[in-house]
Amino acid sequence: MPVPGDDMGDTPLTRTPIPVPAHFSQAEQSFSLKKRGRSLCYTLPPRPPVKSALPISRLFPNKQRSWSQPRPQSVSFRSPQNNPPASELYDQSKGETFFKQCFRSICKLGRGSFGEVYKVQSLEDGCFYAVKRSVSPFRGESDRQRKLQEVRKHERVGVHPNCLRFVRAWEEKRLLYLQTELCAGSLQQHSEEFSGPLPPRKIWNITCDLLHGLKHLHDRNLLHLDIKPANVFISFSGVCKLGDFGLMVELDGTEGSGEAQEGDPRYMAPELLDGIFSKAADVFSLGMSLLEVACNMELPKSGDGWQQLRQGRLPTEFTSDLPPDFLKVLAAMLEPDYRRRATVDWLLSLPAIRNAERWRMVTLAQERTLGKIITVYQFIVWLVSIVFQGLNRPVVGFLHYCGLRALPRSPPCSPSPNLGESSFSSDWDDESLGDDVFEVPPSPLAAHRNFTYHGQELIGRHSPDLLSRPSLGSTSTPRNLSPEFSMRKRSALPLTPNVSRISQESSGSVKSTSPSTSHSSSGFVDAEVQRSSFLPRNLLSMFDDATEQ
Ligand SMILES: Nc1ncnc2c1ncn2[C@@H]1O[C@H](COP(=O)(O)OP(=O)(O)OP(=O)(O)O)[C@@H](O)[C@H]1O
Ligand SMILES: [Mg+2]
Ligand SMILES: [Mg+2]
Repeated sequence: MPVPGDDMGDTPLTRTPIPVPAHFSQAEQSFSLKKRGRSLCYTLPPRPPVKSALPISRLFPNKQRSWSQPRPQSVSFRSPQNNPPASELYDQSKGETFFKQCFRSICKLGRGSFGEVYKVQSLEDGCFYAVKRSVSPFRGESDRQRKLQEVRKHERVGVHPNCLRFVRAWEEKRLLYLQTELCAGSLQQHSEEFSGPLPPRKIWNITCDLLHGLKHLHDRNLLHLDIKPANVFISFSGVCKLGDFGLMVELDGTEGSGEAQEGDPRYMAPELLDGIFSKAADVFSLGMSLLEVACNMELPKSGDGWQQLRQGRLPTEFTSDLPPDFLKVLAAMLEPDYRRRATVDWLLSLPAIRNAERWRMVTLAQERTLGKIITVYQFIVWLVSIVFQGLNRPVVGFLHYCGLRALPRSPPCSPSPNLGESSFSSDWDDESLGDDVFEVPPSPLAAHRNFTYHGQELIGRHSPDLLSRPSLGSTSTPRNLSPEFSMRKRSALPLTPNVSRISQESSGSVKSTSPSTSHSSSGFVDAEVQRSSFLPRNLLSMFDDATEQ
């Protein structure tokens, strides 16, 4: 892939500063306010599978399908034996699912087109994780194979501080479970919580982190193809990580880009429309994601606005406040011609990025120190509460003996001796869960109360950089390029008649996080959630599965 000139003033960047695009006013109809909690049916169907051979089920119709067995089976493409997932806690004779026996489900973290993601606590090691469970059971062998590919892709990614860490995967009762490290939330949630554009320092930090994550992928010939704020996760120490590798393509893999599927149209590189899949597409999507969070700007899904952003014309009403260095980086990432677009290596070599990285190191070191201090503080508070509780009984007994009124006792939800527990998570003990342990009402506070970062338990601490809020709205990749935009109320931006800032109006997702509104008999958020989970994702693949069965 050609590398742009070394000088930031060279060809790809000579268009900066970008002139005020008069035609943006004509594109007025193309922009709309961002709806905070996106509709749960805002999903993109997977592409039809490429059928190169007859499915096994047709060749051997009587062959028993191992995946339809009720027993759990670990899913790994490194060690492909179909063994039960390893856990000393799991007892096959009990009849309960592997998940129920080995995890405590705490709250729902989010939902995409593939799965619902839950915060869980492992009963084996006491640590907190995220578990993504597929929203619908396998419809057939080919559907299963498609879903299992996400595991293979996660395994290919390997370990990197700026990529979401994969722990393990298993299938049971025709559902796929993916266990990953737990993060505080997505960049989308963070940006929605933040009223306005994210400050430049944060934007530089995010840029550095994500460029390193992307370099890790690109060095391994992997294309993410679905980079967007909803697929960027922020750890509890404020590190940004690329996640959701469901659409990832291995350039040197057997499938190559033949199976490639474009992601969310708002972040999609223009050349993908011509079927050109390359690393440059990821750089473009990263640029779009940064533009969105840096300018608090709604990105169009289609229409004139969509086209203009892909012709290198950035709305100056939004970008005028950005630091000039960052604007240049952004313009290099959003270069319309993928052959002239900046590569990750080139971007990382820029003096502005290197300078930002130095700052990043400093802030990360500060974060780590602060984290340790807070851990020690939390431990001391916990110790003092234990000692106080221990002393409380004899003191109360003594006061009773003396005929005085008893001191008020600690409430039943006082801090648990378990370091990994919170008073909120303890409300959801195993007894409170139904047959399906995923069917728990979301606890909006639980995610804030305890977490694991790199195996270390910290209680009740927020990353100072992060205002996390578990969003139950879907963050799915949209289904298709909508031909028309819903015209919603425009934000009060007198100087920007054509492009909207992100609306601060509260979303439906906030409502849905309230246990009182979401606690249905099924345990899921509401009927809409249920309905949307059964939306036909891809008629062709359903047809394929139906004929297969
Ligand atoms: N490890 C995690 N820690 C915290 N939150 C998470 C984690 N994984 C997922 N989430 C939340 O769940 C949402 C959906 O997760 P994810 O993107 O992996 O699902 P998906 O079904 O593959 O989505 P898509 O429709 O983009 O393919 C995320 O946007 C995020 O809000
Ligand atoms: Mg996603
Ligand atoms: Mg996905």
